[in-house]
Amino acid sequence: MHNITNLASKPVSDRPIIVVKIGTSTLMRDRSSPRSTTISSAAGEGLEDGTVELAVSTLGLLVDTLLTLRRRKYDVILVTSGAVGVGCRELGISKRPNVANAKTSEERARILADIQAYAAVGQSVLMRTYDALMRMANQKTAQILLTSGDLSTEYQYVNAKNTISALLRMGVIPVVNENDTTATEELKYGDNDWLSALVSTAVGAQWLFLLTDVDQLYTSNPRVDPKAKPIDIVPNIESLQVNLSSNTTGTQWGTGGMKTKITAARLATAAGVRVCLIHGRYPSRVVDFVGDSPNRRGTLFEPLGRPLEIERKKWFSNCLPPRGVITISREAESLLRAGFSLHTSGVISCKDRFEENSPVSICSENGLELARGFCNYSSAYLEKYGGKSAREISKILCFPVSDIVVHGDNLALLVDITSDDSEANGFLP
Ligand SMILES: N[C@@H](CCC(=O)OP(=O)(O)O)C(=O)O
Repeated sequence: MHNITNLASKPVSDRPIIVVKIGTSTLMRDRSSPRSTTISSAAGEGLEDGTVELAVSTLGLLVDTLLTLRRRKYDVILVTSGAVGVGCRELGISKRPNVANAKTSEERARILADIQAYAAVGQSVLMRTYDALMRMANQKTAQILLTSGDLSTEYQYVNAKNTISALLRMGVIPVVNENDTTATEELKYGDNDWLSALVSTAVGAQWLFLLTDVDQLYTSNPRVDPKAKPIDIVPNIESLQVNLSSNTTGTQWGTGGMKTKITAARLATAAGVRVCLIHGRYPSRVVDFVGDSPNRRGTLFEPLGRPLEIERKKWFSNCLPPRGVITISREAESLLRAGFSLHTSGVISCKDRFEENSPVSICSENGLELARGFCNYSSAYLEKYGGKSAREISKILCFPVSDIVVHGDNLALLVDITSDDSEANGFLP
């Protein structure tokens, strides 16, 4: 069981924490291009003749920046993508395969396994590179591989947080990536921007820097719209107005894009983290922001300081699209309204297939959406054991089980808890 309240609780370190996230398109570059540019949507072609490689100079500048921050008494965490891209390069794969192109479930499973294998190869190369660069300055690193599910399950969340906390205490720089071997969904919809926001909120970071391939956020895509205007500060992300229609999908080798950065910024600012978008080729701009230099270049998203309960609702409704719907009994509904958890005995049915730890929508018998939360069990489990008590399920399975389906701490009520007429839907836009 996980505890979203904890996501914004006290930091893991006495020193301010800075999280820096670098994506594939920044850490790889096309050597054949005259300016040795970092790869763009078209530049994956370079892999065919072996000209796409790790942008070692960018990585060197990045590591140098992290070391400067450490010297200035900040703790730093690096969230890095690139395992799949680097793995493809290592194995001479010219184009990142895409599960969305699979025609059958067998083909999909094979492509997914291939991508996961490329990631396994690439991850060790990435880690060796970071380690080698940091070693030159006697800086120790540690590899942390997480899935977003790991941060949504309380005991794993606490373990991850404690491990990161211990590493920071030891002066080590944690280098975080998705655990691509198990993060099937992440590889499918892959998004380290979101993971970096989760890590930032989990550790109570002061800053999250998202390194990207443009200088800052613009009102629309500056590559196609000459009227695009740069945005320096976003005081309230809720009222941000940008046209992302031509910049949503990321590059061939990365998976993000501006849209996922804004979603990450929304999540992190909601938990009180200052988020900055800067150009990945100039990592030292991180130091400019932290030192409040007048020459700083990038976009700053100011943190929002609203009550956590509202933020949790916003987070669930904006950032975590439900994977399925659970319909619950009248009794379970009353318990939920009184602040209790949802138990298996209160589950009537579920719609859509979802895995354990998925965000779900919880509805009353008459179809009113009551709450959203993280579900501890898969839809298959709930179809089998919904309506049964812990004792009944334990008897069938022959071992003791927890009957908590959605823990009260991990649930945001979307209805007015004082009214019990199920009329008002308090769903936040
Ligand atoms: N875990 C994947 C990262 C997926 C991802 O979010 O990539 P990117 O859009 O480059 O930040 C990898 O290391 O390739």
